[in-house]
Amino acid sequence: MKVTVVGAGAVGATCADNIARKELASELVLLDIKEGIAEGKAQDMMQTATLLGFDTKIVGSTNDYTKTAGSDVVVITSGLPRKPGMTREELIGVNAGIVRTVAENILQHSPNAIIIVISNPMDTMTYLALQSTGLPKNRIIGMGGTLDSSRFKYQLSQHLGCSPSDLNAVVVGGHGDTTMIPLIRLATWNSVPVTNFLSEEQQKQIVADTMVGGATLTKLIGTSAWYAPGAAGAALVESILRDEKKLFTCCVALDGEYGQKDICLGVPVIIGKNGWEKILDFGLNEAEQAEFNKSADAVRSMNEVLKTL
Ligand SMILES: NC(=O)C1=CN([C@@H]2O[C@H](COP(=O)(O)OP(=O)(O)OC[C@H]3O[C@@H](n4cnc5c(N)ncnc54)[C@H](O)[C@@H]3O)[C@@H](O)[C@H]2O)C=CC1
Ligand SMILES: O=C([O-])CC(=O)C(=O)O
Repeated sequence: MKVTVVGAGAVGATCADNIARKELASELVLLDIKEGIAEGKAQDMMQTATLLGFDTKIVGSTNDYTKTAGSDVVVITSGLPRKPGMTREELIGVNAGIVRTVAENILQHSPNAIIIVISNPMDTMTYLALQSTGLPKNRIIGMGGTLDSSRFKYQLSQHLGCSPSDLNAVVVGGHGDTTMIPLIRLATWNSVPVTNFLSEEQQKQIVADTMVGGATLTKLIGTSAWYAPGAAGAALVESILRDEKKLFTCCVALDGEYGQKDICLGVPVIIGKNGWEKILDFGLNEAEQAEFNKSADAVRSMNEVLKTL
């Protein structure tokens, strides 16, 4: 199996590192527009092969898409990250041009690939990738809710004093500071609702901290996070290449599901060898559905901005 990661920056390199360590692909191409960076990081990672015990062949490329030809999965991480104080949405002007060009190049050399979009603002970049490639909707997956759900479990584990692995919790909706919806009502600790163990105040705090998870890290680090984003991207690659059929929240094209259409938004999906294979209906209550609709309105207005660029 062959995987390409576009963008050899913090997220792209971390994602590639996870893919190599797990031996998910026999060939892994790391591509960047900046001269030398992808080749350098590919060589650096290859020099960990004997230390970490993997056999994946990692190749670097400075914008030469012929090297990516025939990829089964492509992860797009190219684009600017935000700085402290910025929103993800402010990146649209620069990143839309990058994602459109990259998606078109990928399509030309890997027409059968499944594409995972990570670049921000991710919901709109996923919609853009779908529009600009015209690929079947199941082969375009935006990564945001997978990361946000992992952060939600982290926040819950801190309050419950438990292992995050014992928790089931998902974040749906957009991947924005105000558009994501941590579904605390449905979160469980070994099958028991977490709401049984948390005060109203704690629940509100957990939801609020989850929603600004990315912004909090951006403020601390000075640029946005990469360890969990890279690992989340690799987890989706793993579920596709191993046909695991795991359930993740991903940004996918909706056609009436969750009451929305002509939009890409985060919902629970099964990820397998065909990309996203099925959307699960989690039965949102009235308040949650209202939040989901509000989130869709915000993402839709960002999608409208694409027409002006
Ligand atoms: N969806 C999510 O959950 C997350 C999304 N992100 C987003 O991922 C993107 C990347 O973040 P970082 O890796 O931290 O940034 P970074 O600045 O470390 O890396 C971005 C890389 O993209 C490259 N690049 C720019 N234009 C390109 C092009 N046309 N073709 C190929 N490569 C190109 C740059 O040279 C750079 O090496 C950002 O937009 C960030 O906001 C980051 C974390 C989580
Ligand atoms: O916060 C950001 O800008 C990057 C991102 O999407 C995340 O880490 O969730």
